[in-house]
Amino acid sequence: MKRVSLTQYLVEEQRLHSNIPASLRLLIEVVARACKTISHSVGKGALGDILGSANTENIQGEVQKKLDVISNEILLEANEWGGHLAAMASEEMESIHPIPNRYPMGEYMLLFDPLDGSSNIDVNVSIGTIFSVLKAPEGMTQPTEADFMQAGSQQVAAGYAVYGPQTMLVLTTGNGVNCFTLDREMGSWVLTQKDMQIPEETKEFAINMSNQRHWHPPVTRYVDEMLAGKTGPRGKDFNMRWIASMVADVHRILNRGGIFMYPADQRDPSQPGKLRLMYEANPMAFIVEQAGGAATDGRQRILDIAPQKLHQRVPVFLGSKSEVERVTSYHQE
Ligand SMILES: O=P(O)(O)OC[C@H]1O[C@](O)(COP(=O)(O)O)[C@@H](O)[C@@H]1O
Repeated sequence: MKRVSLTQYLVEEQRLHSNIPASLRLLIEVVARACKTISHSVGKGALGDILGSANTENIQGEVQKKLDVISNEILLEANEWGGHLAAMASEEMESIHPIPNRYPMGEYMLLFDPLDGSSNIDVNVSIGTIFSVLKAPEGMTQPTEADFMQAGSQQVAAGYAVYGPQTMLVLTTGNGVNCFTLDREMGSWVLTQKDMQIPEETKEFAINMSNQRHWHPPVTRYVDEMLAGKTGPRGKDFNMRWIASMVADVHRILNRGGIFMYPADQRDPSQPGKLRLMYEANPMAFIVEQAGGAATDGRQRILDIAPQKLHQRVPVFLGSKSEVERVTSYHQE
């Protein structure tokens, strides 16, 4: 089989589609290179002194792992100087990171969750990096947080790297979803899955069941109906999978269908769900929709949500279209 590298794929995409200018292509390549560096650190584990706590807290009040901090720095350093970006924002940083004056300012803004699934780092379970690219507003001279307040439908690219038994990069620029596998010997990303499509027929769901007693009635109803199995209203048995790394759970769903849920619950109305709109929900929703699936917050399409703040949290339901539509319709009854 002819090997197609990420670079070749992007150059060919650029020829085919007017929505991929050279600067966006180069920016994606830099992000992919940073993910390669993170993958290398992840692979070292205890040998690279990357495990354990950094003894600091992020803006969400969560204790940062060493690898959260390392991955954030790798992404910032790799993307600062290329001239493609005006600013960056990270789940791990309180405020935005404008490109320093010593570098040229570009026309894009990059958002990322540098290391998703942090609770899995120290136990050698799949983790990942999620990113989203927005266009900087016309005429912007000094980027502010307000410039990032664009709905997910405005994303020009999104992707994730999953650091598992293989390291993979899943990418969309709005022309479908493609997956690249890192050839560790050659150090290059090779196209291994073209035009990924989420299977519609599914018997799998992913949710943290330990929160069941806190759920709102539509989520309880939806999950109860699946748990009822063959003799229940769904007429079939379902299986449950929960890796507790969104990247890995979404990657499974992209490949074999299913639904991923992180709902809001009755504990704290000021915290609707756990996942962040700008770093997790939007990029994953873009990918999932491009692969023929759906993504809502239980009421509306995630990509239509008008963000209010950088670190906003939202409930997330995404995956096989008919399942997401079903649980969304239960919220409307
Ligand atoms: O601890 P829980 O409830 O299983 O949550 C797991 C979820 O939290 C996340 O790890 C996000 O949190 P982090 O950004 O702190 O890693 C998701 O990847 C995952 O789906």
